[in-house]
Amino acid sequence: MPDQDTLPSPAEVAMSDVVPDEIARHRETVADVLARRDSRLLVVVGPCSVHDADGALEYAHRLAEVSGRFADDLVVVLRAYLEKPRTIAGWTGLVPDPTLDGKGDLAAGIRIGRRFLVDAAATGLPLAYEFVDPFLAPYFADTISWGAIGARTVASQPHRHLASWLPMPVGMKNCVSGRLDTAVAAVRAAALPHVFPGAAADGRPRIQRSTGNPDAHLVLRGGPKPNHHAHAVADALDALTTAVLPHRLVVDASHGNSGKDHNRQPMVVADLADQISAGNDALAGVMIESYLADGRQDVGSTRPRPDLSITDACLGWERTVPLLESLACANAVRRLSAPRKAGAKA
Ligand SMILES: O=C[C@H](O)[C@H](O)COP(=O)(O)O
Ligand SMILES: C=C(OP(=O)(O)O)C(=O)O
Repeated sequence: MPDQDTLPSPAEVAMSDVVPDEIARHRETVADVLARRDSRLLVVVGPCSVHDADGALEYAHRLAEVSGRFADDLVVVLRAYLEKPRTIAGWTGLVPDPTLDGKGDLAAGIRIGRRFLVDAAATGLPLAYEFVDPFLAPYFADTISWGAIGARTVASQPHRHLASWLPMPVGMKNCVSGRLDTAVAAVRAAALPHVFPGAAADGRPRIQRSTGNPDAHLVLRGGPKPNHHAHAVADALDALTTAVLPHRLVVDASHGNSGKDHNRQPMVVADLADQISAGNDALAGVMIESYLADGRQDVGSTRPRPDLSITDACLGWERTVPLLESLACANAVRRLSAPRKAGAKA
């Protein structure tokens, strides 16, 4: 007799309405962009966290509509983050805490989260997800086209093992301290095969044997100092050269690169657009924290607004679209001025 704290197995919450072929196509596109076989720019954009599924779906529909305008230059991926890593403590995301009050109804969170991901995938957008708790990955991974291992978990062996098993490109973020070497080591570790404990679709514990993730890559998210400037990007490329890793980078305009001030994200994006239009082909992707309304709110006793972030402050929708435009223009300049590479797809 299951007690009230029993969780469903991944198979029990899986729904048939996610289209595996479409997700496989998205993953291949993302991998092609990262490997520069596709000359477009990856843009991972969306809320810091999803706290209201309807609000986030409204955002997803707007993004899906607008992303069509930039299809020659951008591969737009929706941040669909349902777990939050905390420096010390705080709300840990819609899946661990769907009622936003610390009750921790994970069983409901898993079902609500899964429903959200399936609905968001139905917009046609590829989805991005930070895998915070490796235990939860089998519930959601089949819907995800770009994964992240965050700044607070990038040193963790279970997360590196997970990344080596995940069937999508995974970005390794530099540490909160700004150190790059831990993330570079994580990229190398994720590329290798590993054997580690996991769970089968029916929830039974099993031995996972990964083959290694060929598309793991570095994400620059800044630290106490930003690392988006051209000289920091050059340092990161040197670190990749030393580690005999391909030159491919995603740069996060938020977090340490904006000092967690959403108003600074446009400045960071402008700097990245300059580097892209100047022809830096290693800059394969940009991340932006954006939501319907500009800013953030604290969660109090009243129900939070559905359109405003309850974690990091986000750029509002009206301020986001011009950033997508500027990145698309910058990429068009890079694309049209670069000699066409052998094996290129777009
Ligand atoms: O992206 C969101 C936050 O930056 C991350 O979850 C850490 O938040 P905290 O430092 O407020 O705990
Ligand atoms: C927590 C996040 O980022 P980081 O790991 O860079 O702090 C995030 O992208 O939501």
